[in-house]
Amino acid sequence: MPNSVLKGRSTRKTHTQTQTHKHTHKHDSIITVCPVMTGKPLLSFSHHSATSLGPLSRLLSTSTLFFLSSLPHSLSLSPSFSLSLSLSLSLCFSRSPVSVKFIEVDNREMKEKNPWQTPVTIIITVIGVIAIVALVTVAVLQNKPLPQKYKYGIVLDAGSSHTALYIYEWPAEKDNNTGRVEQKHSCKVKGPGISSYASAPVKAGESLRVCMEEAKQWVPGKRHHQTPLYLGATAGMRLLNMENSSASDKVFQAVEGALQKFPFSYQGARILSGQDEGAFGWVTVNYLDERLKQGLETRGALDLGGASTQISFVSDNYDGSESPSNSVTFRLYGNDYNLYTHSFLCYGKDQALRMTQAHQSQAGLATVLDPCFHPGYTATKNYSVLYDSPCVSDRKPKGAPDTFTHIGIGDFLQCQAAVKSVFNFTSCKYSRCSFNGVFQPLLQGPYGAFSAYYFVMNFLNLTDTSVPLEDVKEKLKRYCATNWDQITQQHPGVKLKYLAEYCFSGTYILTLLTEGYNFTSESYSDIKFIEKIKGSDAGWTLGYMLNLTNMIPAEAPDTPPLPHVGYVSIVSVIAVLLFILFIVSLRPLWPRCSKQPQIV
Ligand SMILES: Nc1ccn([C@@H]2O[C@H](COP(=O)(O)OP(=O)(O)OP(=O)(O)O)[C@@H](O)[C@H]2O)c(=O)n1
Repeated sequence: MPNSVLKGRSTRKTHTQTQTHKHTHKHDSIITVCPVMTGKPLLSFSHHSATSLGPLSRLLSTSTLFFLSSLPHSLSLSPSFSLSLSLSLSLCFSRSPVSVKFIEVDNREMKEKNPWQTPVTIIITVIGVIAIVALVTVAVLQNKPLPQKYKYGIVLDAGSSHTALYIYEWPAEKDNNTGRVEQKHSCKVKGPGISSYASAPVKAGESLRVCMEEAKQWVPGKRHHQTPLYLGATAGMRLLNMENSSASDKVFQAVEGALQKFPFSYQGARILSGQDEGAFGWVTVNYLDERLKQGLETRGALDLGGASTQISFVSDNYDGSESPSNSVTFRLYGNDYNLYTHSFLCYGKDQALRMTQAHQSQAGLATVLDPCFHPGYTATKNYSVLYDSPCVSDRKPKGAPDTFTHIGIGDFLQCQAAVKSVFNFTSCKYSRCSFNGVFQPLLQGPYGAFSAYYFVMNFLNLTDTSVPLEDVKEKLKRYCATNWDQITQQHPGVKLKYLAEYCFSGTYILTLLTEGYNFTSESYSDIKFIEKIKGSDAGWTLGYMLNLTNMIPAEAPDTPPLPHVGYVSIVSVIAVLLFILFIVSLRPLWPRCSKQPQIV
């Protein structure tokens, strides 16, 4: 019927079935499923110009479209569905969903009978729709979060083996800087740690320049002056300070001079105590894990550096009364923590290697056979270099030649015995000790092991602590027995110094954990070797900055009753419900869409 028009009759259907009217008129076509006094949902597909509708219909159509488009993203409907819904509403509230022609023909007659187009109804409709649209608009716009701005902090970790720069960022608009702090960037300084520049201190300052220039690029220019810059030096500088305090002062002066040339807010350089290093490492791990904020059981921190190693954990049977020097107390987010922490100077991986080799070379011979180095490994080394550290300087054999030939034999069990010799288990004046007469409470809870613990175990493919300890030892035994040529061929990209030492390092780590700290085959699986947590490096630097900037409150901060998204969603849902309620309340005024179509 290409030219026919379907026309509705005003007879009302008494049953509740939904009527479908189909209309084809030149270019206009409408297929509308309109609820006939049933309250069933509207569904329509229409190709119809809104201008061809009545004034109320146009108003409803426009208002509905505006209302739907003002919904937040999470609630928004597709544009086509919104258009359809709005046109359907308008059509149903007009006197006929059928055709323009039909509307025009029927208009006069319906106007007299239908109270729908009375001025009062129109005003109520307009006010209702405007109120709902206003409610949602206010919810979305007025409570809209401001564009995110950040604050920054820079910490330089001046370690014994190298220096690293970390840039942290956190949301600027949070009160008292309580927003979550994340690592934005890190930069590894080229060359050795600053303590190695004792004979040329100026170079210590110069070595930091490249990373500091990088920091200038990473921190937005307008934030430079308010960005705090800290330098913390650890065991390398502790040792230099013990050995030669004026040399350590000169290194610090050079470093300070270099750092003050940059536009950041320089907050000073200092040597961290071993206790600080351990405690701030623990804070970092538990802050990044969000265990502090949520008041959850904390994770112990195991940190292995080049010159010192730290163990820090909370234990139920440690209240600080036994060996108070190992106790650090914190009140964070409303919770009290009594932390056990100890730093073993000289038990970082590089100094422990020196101590082990010092033990092996006590005879002062020209050849030293080393079970901790691979078979086939051979190198000429200098006695004075080996003994040039306060950790071993008093043990230098008298009458030894200048150099010795260092020969690897790759025997894990012998290596383990040599490593054990650097620990003293003979005396303990406390209820229990780790080693060297140092008190240690019973181990408790999960542990995160980072820095060299991770570098070494990751290289050796031994980070999975669910693997039984005996199997780990067996793998390491095979690795140590592998010929040096084969090792270098298998790992062409790895620095030879690191590569040569991984057999020793793995053996040292297992010995330190099991013999030193008393981890058993069972509790070994409580350890997790970690490099980063949620993108931030595990280490003392973040905890240090959080402490100095007071970014962890002692008391739990008040939180708003609802986050922004929750607030907008609730208001939007209420608005939609009001809208539905409003439409339903106008039920007596609903037009009857059940006219029988007639062919004209
Ligand atoms: N891929 C890597 C990188 C580093 N290392 C070793 O890891 C140790 C460095 O650990 P780190 O935490 O950086 O120590 P420092 O800060 O330099 O030392 P400390 O804290 O004792 O001052 C060094 O022994 C280095 O040889 C490694 O074995 N493999």
